Amino acid sequence: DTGPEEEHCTGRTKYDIKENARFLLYDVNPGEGFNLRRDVYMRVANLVHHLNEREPWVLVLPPWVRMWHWKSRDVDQDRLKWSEFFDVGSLGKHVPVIELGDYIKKRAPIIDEVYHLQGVVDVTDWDTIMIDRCQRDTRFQQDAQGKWRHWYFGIEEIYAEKFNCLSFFGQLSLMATFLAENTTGKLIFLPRAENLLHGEYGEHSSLFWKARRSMMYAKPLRDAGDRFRREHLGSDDVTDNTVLRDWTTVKSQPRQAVGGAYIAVHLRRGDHLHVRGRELPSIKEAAKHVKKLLKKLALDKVFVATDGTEEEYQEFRNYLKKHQVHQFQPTRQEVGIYKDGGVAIIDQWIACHARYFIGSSGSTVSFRIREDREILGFEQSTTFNRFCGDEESDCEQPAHWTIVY
Ligand SMILES: C[C@@H]1O[C@H](OP(=O)(O)OP(=O)(O)OC[C@H]2O[C@@H](n3cnc4c(=O)[nH]c(N)nc43)[C@H](O)[C@@H]2O)[C@@H](O)[C@H](O)[C@@H]1O
Repeated sequence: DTGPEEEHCTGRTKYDIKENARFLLYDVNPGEGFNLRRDVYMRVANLVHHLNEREPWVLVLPPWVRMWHWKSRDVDQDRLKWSEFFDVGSLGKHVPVIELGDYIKKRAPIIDEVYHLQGVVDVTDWDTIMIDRCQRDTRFQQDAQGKWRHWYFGIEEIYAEKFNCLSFFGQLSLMATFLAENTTGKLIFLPRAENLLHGEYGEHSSLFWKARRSMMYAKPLRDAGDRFRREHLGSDDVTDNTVLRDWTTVKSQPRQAVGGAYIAVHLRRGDHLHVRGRELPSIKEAAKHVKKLLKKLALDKVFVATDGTEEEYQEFRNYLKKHQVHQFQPTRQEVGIYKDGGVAIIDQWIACHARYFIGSSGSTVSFRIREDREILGFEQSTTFNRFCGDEESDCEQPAHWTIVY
């Protein structure tokens, strides 16, 4: 039962969606940003992996709706497909996936069962899963015909037949058992999927890293990043020893990546300054630190990934006048093509190829860059670094999330 819906996957990566397959759609708390959502994807993908140990299930990719951080008002960023940002064929090599838009082109836009996930009140209740009273307003409403209406990513024809709140605190395998044994619908929807946790050994398991490695960025974004590396930073994969092999065949990776002759910094500003201000440096202190690093590493180039303002970037450059400071600055036309989400990925892609990376405390943008560097095979001392706040006395450096194959 493969149809035109799967055509965006190349022949090499095309997977079958079995006739009897069931489908799992999910959503995340609306306030969460792009890179936290990527983490939730990994949890859901591994839930689908567990489900497939019993019967065929397919993960339905929820469209990307405009996020608060996507500030380009002149660009249409509503209901974007995953293929804008990721190589969907590669995702499909870990678990079968289909974009929601493609799903409803062929099948009825009916969700059979909704399980609105919520945490448990008593956090000592590990291994809890039960249909429960809803703890808060879920914004699901039943109409006169008994259909459950909701925003559903802005796709009006979708409705659900059944709705429940589900309290959950436990392993992914517990959720898989529940779905396999207590549900029968063709399409199941799990809103608030951030309530799922990573599986058995969490971030330290090969399953986590399989899901992570399958999240290859879309080729046009990688190409744009590679072009910038070549043209502005003199960096290419052969010289830098960062040639990426097909992740499905890689069983280990010696830490031999050299990286381009530049330091990459991720300077998270904007709303993070309010939430984690104490742990973020002033621009001046960040620049002072980078100056020291450049000297220590005998480098001259800096690549800056940031959501900061143009003023903040110029201030940073001014402190580093004697050095080459670069930023990926897309034209309006390029923003239209890549979207704000794609521009952030291009920044991440350039940053993860640097000889040395230093990120911002607590930002999932920095986390994802570090994971990419683990995948590329960098020495951990060049990766697990962060800026300290100017007044921070105990500036703990990021824990090493070591890749597992
Ligand atoms: C304060 C909290 O921060 C959490 O953000 P955090 O983990 O950094 O990471 P994200 O969840 O991805 O949200 C931050 C967003 O800001 C933009 N952004 C941040 N850094 C860069 C950069 O270097 N380059 C570009 N081009 N864009 C950047 C980008 O759109 C990114 O998805 C959020 O998930 C929470 O919702 C909350 O806002």
